Amino acid sequence: MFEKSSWIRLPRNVLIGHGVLDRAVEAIDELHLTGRPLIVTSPTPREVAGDRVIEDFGDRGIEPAVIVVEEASFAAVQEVIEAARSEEAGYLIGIGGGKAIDIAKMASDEIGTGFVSVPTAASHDGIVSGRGSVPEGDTRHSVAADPPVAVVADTTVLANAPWELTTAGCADIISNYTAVKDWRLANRLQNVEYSEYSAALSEMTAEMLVGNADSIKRGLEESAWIVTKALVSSGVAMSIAGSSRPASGAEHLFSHQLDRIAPGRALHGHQVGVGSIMVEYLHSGESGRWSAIRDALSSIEAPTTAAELGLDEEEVLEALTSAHEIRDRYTILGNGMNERAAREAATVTGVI
Ligand SMILES: NC(=O)C1=CN([C@@H]2O[C@H](COP(=O)(O)OP(=O)(O)OC[C@H]3O[C@@H](n4cnc5c(N)ncnc54)[C@H](OP(=O)(O)O)[C@@H]3O)[C@@H](O)[C@H]2O)C=CC1
Ligand SMILES: O=C(CO)COP(=O)(O)O
Ligand SMILES: [Zn+2]
Repeated sequence: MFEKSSWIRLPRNVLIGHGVLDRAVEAIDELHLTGRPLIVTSPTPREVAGDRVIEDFGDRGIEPAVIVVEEASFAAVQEVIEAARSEEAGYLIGIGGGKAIDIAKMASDEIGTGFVSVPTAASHDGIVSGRGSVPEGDTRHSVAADPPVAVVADTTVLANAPWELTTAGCADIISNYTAVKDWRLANRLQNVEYSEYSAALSEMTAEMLVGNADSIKRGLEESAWIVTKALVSSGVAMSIAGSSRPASGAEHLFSHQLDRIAPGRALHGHQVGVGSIMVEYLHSGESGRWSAIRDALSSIEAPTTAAELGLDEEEVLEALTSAHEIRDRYTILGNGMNERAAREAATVTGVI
C-alpha cells in the first residue's frame, strides 16, 4: 500500500534585488497578516535597514514595536517572546544577519505567529530556511522552525555588508556538494530518508554559484544577487527535504564542533567551506574533487586553510576526530576518524 506523504513549507513572497527594501511593507501587506508588527533587529542592521522599514510603516499609520537583540541566545529568544506577548504583536519581522533572523524565527515558531525575513547579510542559508539555530548549551546545529512567510533581500544593503559575510554565504552553498554526498551515503548505508529532487536542487545550486564565481567580487552588487538567489534555493531544498540534510553533512558537523572548541573564531560559512575540502577528500580520495572545491573557495576569497580560519592544527584535528559525536547524523565520518587519519586528510588537502 502507498503511504507516503510530505508537507513542504515555503515562503510565499520572496523579493530579491536592487532597492526592494522600499517594497518590504507592500510585500508584507499582501500577506494579510493581522495585528501590530514586532521588528526584531540588532544594532547595525537597524541602522542600515530597520529604521527605513519602521519609517515606511509609519507612513502607513502603523507604529511597529521594536526590539534590538545583541547576542544569539535562548535568553534573547525568550525576551522576544515576552515582548511579542506584551506588545500583542500579530507577527514578527527579523531584520539583520543570522542572529536577528534566527531569534525572530524561533520566537515566532514558539508563539505561533508568522515571521518575515529581511536579511542584511548574505552570510548563510538560514536567512530563508525552516531551520533555526541559536546556541543552547553544547548544541550548535539547527532545529526545525517555521520558515519565513516572506523574504525581502535588498542587494544594495547586502552588497554593503562586510565582504567576509558574503564569502561565508558562498562557502555555505559550496558545502552543499559534500552535504549531498553524505546524504546519499546515509541513504544507502542507513536507509535515511532521501529526496532526489531536493538533492538535485541543492547540487545544482552549488554548481550555479561556482559557475558564476567570476562575477562574485568585492564591491559588485551582482555578487549579492548571485549568492542570495543561491541561499533561497538552498533553503527551498531544505524545505523539500524537511531537514537540513541537503545542505549539511560532515563539513557542518566539523563546523559545529569548532563552534564548541574555538567559539567565535570564524564565520559558519567559512568553517563549513574548509570542512568541505577535507570531507570531499574523504569521499573521493587524493585524486578527487577536493582541489576543485578548494579552488572555488579561494576564487571567491573564502578561507581554505586552518590558519585563515584563525585555528591551529590541534583544534582542527580535535574537531575532525570528534565531529561524528555531535548529533545523530550519519556521514562519511562513520563512527569517527582517528587522529592519524584526520592528520592525513588535513595535510593532503593543505588545510594544516
Ligand atoms: N538557521 C541556520 O541554518 C543557521 C543559523 N546560523 C546562526 O546565524 C548566526 C550567525 O549569522 P551571521 O549573519 O554571521 O551573524 P550576525 O547576525 O551576528 O551578523 C554578523 C555581524 O555583521 C553585522 N552586520 C549584519 N548586517 C550588516 C550590514 N549590512 N552591514 C554591516 N554589518 C552588518 C552584525 O551587526 P550587529 O553586531 O549589530 O548585529 C554582526 O556584527 C548565529 O547565531 C548562528 O547560530 C548560522 C548558520 C546556519
Ligand atoms: O547551516 C545549515 C545549512 O547550511 C544548517 O545545518 P545544521 O542543521 O547542521 O545546523
Ligand atoms: Zn550552513
